[in-house]
Amino acid sequence: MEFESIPGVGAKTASALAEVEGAERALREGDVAHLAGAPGISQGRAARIARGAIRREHDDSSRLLRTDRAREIHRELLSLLQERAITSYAKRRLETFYPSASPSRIEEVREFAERAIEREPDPEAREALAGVEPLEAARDVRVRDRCLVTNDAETLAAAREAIPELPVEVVEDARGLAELARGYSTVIALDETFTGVEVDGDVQVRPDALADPVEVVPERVLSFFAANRESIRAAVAVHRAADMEPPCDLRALDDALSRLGPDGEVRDDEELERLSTAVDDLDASVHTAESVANDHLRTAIEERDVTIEGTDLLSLAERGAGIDSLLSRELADEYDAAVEAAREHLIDALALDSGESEIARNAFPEEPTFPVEHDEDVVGRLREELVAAKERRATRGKRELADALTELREPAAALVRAALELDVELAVSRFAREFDCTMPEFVEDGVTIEGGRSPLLAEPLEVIEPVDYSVSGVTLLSGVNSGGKTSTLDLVCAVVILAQMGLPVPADRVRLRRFSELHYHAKTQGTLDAGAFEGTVKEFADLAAGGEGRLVLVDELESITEPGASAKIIAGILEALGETDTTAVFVSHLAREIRAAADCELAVDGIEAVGLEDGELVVNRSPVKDHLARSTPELIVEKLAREEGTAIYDRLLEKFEP
Ligand SMILES: Nc1ncnc2c1ncn2[C@@H]1O[C@H](COP(=O)(O)OP(=O)(O)OP(=O)(O)O)[C@@H](O)[C@H]1O
Repeated sequence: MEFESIPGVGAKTASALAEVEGAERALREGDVAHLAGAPGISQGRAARIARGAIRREHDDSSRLLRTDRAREIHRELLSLLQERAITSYAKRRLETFYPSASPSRIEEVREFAERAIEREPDPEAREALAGVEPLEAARDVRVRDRCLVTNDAETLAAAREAIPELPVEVVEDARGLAELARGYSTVIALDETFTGVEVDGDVQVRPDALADPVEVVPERVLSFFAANRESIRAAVAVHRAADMEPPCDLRALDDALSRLGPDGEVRDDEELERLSTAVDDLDASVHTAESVANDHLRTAIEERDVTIEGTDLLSLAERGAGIDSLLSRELADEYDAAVEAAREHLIDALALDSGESEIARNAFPEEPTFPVEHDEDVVGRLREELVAAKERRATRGKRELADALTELREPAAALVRAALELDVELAVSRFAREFDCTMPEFVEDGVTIEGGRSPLLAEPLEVIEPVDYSVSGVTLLSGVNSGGKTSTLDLVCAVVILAQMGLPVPADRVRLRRFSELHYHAKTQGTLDAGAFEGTVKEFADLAAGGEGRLVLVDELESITEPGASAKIIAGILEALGETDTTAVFVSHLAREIRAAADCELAVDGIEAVGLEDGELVVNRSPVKDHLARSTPELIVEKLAREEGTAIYDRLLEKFEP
């Protein structure tokens, strides 16, 4: 893949990506965590690269979010989605969903989202997801009991490349081979020329060994599974809990993993355990066996009256020796019994098999001595035999397990990926369920929201009043203080962003056009100085100059300067925007004045107060179409006129009449 053709990817990033195995798959699947494995690439940068790859695929150069407030709302929505994901993989992956104007990109995510919202966020699956992490490469494996051997430079280089875990030695002849066979428990010769060379030890001539690394280093695949065991197990649990179709037989995978120890060793092999324990306990058991024999013999001697012939006594006295012949004559049976007890003890304690027992029996001499002493040479031979058998067994066990696991490597990777993807789906599903979302419909014009609940309001969900609002063309939105005007703009903005990300929206029903740009200007704090005012006017003049299919949301632009001038400027901007293909909502307390200053008919919607309750205004949060809402001061004067009945209030009230 040409990484540099991804928007935003230069030569340096492209070469970093080239170092990542499976970068193309990761780009295709939006696997941000995997891309962040490239040298010098942060998670945030990886998400931008993944978005760039998606844009390239859809030929999408759209840039929907055009203002700080629009970007801020996008970030808040993303956080709400991310809070509902368990794995950091899913949190990053959600960042690849961006608001777009590209129909094919939106459609692609919609297909994903439609699947996602069908997912039941099962608590058991969520719990299991906590243990799932993207798979790591195998830890560095170094094998020291085997080596590869060649006498050819080319094979040497190929061997180092194909099997870096093993030492590769160069030898010329049988003598060199024999030397290596003494140092390593297995020597694998890679050249045909070694065929028929007779040396002691385990020397295998296998010219095809490099083609079958699993056979030569089963540790490679075992180490991969050991490093990822917990994550794979958690992914198995996720599949079971969420009733997902697995890519392999989960029981076979479970079984194979249960035979693998945390350091890549084979577990639950009784024969291997027997041999390991025998090697570990050999010295101690030999000593105990010796004591068994000596205790036995001592007791026998203590219990016996021995008649010593004069010649024996003489020989004992003269040479200080000869006790052995005395023993053999007088206590031969007891000695045999004592040595037999020692042999039995050794064989039993180490659970030796018949071949090993035969060696073990020779560890105690037939010739009577007291005290009984073991033969160190024989014990040494027994140790060698046990160690060799243990290594053979361990290698065989590793090969068998590695064979079973090699076939499961791809399915296990797919299993983990599917579990992580499920987390992405569950985050979307939870968001959709908690905010009662639906999939929006795309239409030709405007935005129509029925029963919209802004996810950005701080209020608990149950007290949020559903809002209906429909806009097409250019509209002013009037209303009482704290009636919910800003919240309505936020709702429209959030709905448009989610819809154009391809995601479900928090409303009973939404129809909207696919906007090309979203401009949301938040309320300015206080009057602007001359420079800032000039900048703002220019910005709006540019906006009015053109562009197809934009959505413009503006909150109380009047605060930029004094009310009289503001009304004139807003009226002019609205007139100009009305002549373009723009959908716009301008929230303003000066709707009446703006309308008066405009040369054309301007639509005005209003958030109405429906009454006063305990001194608080009760409002209908859904703007009423073509209705200039009365302002809070007007409502208060009206209340005073009603309650006080004084002429002055009637006079004030008259001033509010159009
Ligand atoms: N749909 C709603 N459901 C419940 N509470 C709402 C809703 N909309 C707004 N509110 C509440 O009303 C408060 C004021 O809303 P908002 O700031 O949108 O009003 P406003 O009309 O823009 O006010 P102002 O004229 O002072 O700028 C919000 O902080 C929220 O507590």
